[in-house]
Amino acid sequence: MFESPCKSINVLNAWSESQEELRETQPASPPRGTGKRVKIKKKKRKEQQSEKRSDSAPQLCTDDDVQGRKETKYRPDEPIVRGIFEIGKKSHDVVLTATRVTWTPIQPETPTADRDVKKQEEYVELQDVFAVKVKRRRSVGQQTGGTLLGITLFQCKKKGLKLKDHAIHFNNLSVDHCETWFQSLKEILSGFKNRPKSLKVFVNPVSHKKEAYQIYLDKVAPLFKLADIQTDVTVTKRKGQALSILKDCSLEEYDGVVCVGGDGSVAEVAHGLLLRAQMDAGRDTDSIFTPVQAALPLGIIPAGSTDVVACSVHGIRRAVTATLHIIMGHHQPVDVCSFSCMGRLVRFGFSAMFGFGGRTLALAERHRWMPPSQRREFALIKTLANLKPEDCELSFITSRGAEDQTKAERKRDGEAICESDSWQTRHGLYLNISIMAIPCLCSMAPRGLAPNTRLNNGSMALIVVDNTSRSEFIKHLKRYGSTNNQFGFSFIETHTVEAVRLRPRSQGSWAEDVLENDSKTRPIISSEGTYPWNIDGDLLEVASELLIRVHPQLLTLFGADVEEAEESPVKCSCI
Ligand SMILES: Nc1ncnc2c1ncn2[C@@H]1O[C@H](COP(=O)(O)OP(=O)(O)OP(=O)(O)O)[C@@H](O)[C@H]1O
Repeated sequence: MFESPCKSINVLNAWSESQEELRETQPASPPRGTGKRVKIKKKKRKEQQSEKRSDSAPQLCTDDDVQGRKETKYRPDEPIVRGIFEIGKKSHDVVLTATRVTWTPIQPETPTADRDVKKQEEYVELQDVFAVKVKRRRSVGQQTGGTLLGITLFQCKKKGLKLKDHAIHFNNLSVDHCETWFQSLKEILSGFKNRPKSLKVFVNPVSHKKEAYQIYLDKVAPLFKLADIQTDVTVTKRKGQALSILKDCSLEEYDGVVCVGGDGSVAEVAHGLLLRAQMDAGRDTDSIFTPVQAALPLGIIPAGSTDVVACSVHGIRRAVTATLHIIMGHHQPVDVCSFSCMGRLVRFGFSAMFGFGGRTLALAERHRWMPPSQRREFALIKTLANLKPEDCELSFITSRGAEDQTKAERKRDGEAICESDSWQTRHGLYLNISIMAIPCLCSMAPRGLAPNTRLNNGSMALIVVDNTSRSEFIKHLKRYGSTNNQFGFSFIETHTVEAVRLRPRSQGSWAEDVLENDSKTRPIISSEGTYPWNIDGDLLEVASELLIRVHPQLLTLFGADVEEAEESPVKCSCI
């Protein structure tokens, strides 16, 4: 039941979701057939007996005590409620404190009983619990009422980087008893401030294998429902729709934004959130400005082909893990890059590639009619076959550490960054230049395309691949899939930087490459005098110099800091 929440949802169908429904104790209509009826009568008697038993269960707090709990500060180990529940067919003494629920089996007294019971004590930390539900038995098709069975806690369990949902059933047929427990637990759970109650969700139905909406319906929506999270879902109809919605909609009613899709969709939503924050703060995006942080955290449900952003904050490409990070309110601040051309903001993003990375994407985009993996392999092979270096002027400012960076940014708010004298500039022929603010973990590169940066270290990795032979370049590409140092070549240099400026020196050459031997199809990209950049998997055509700056912790993602992807490494079959 763990990775797939289907089972828990079947159980959920049999539960009432409010206290009002909890009071309705309409018995399920007995099925026809005398034998079964006798069984039901017996069961009813058993339930009544058990109800009597549970009524007399020891309670440390009266109802009044429980109601007054809001004002009372409990010590972490102070019992709030105590009672008897059946767990796994055995009676247990269950204690609720402000931090955990502990249960121990009730056993006949023996000289060693105390020691034995201690051994069998189990507990769940409430910080790991994301939902409490009233459990009822209902007949097929019955929507409300049903026989009360007890309460169920939903726990978020961690196994490696994987998060799973796990149900713990506490059975007791007493309405009052369950109500007290339900309310007490609800109250504690509602105190976890980072957990969202309302989310704006964008689903890209055309991501990768066009499965994003189904993934949302099957794996994500049921867990959001379980956690009582309200959702406002937009299934996008075109590229750019999420961005225009985010620019205009009222964000106050949400506690977070969720994107179900691949890296392109994530980049669009992240850009939208950040652009909106700049608009709200009155920043002039037609200048070199200091951006403000996004107002809401962003959750990413991976449904693309590579999912490097999701992989970098979850270490794993699993919808349930990603959903539980959102539900539990795990916040991970991340650094973001801004891309500016001629003093104007082009967009916000996480990573950029120029040269081989840009050309490959441009070629793949021109062959969109091919299935995704085929067009990627085709573009990779063809770009490798036509491998040529870019003649560029590359400038960068070495990072002075996140704290200094923030101070420096504040100081030069409004000033042109290029006036700084800390720029190092060089001219040369480069096969590829990557600039990455996050490690970009993925199954092709489990340690990341940029293992030398962290999610929020306030700097970017600049990876410069000088001109070299095709075979040496392929050796370097192959190293991404292994644990070997992919940068251990004399033709590669890496820097930790806070800003990069890249100016290509020969104009208009790339489009001819892309069009080579392909005169039958009309060019999709009209690219006279522009250069292809791969920005988070999206093709960006830039006519002149591009300025890339890092902005420490500008965006908060739902997730965690991850060292290495737990994905089984995928080797590229074509090199
Ligand atoms: N309804 C739509 N029709 C066409 N394009 C869309 C639609 N909705 C969103 N898009 C755009 O599709 C682009 C690609 O989507 P996405 O990145 O989710 O999938 P992918 O390319 O398969 O995955 P990955 O980037 O991980 O390889 C995004 O730039 C997004 O803006």
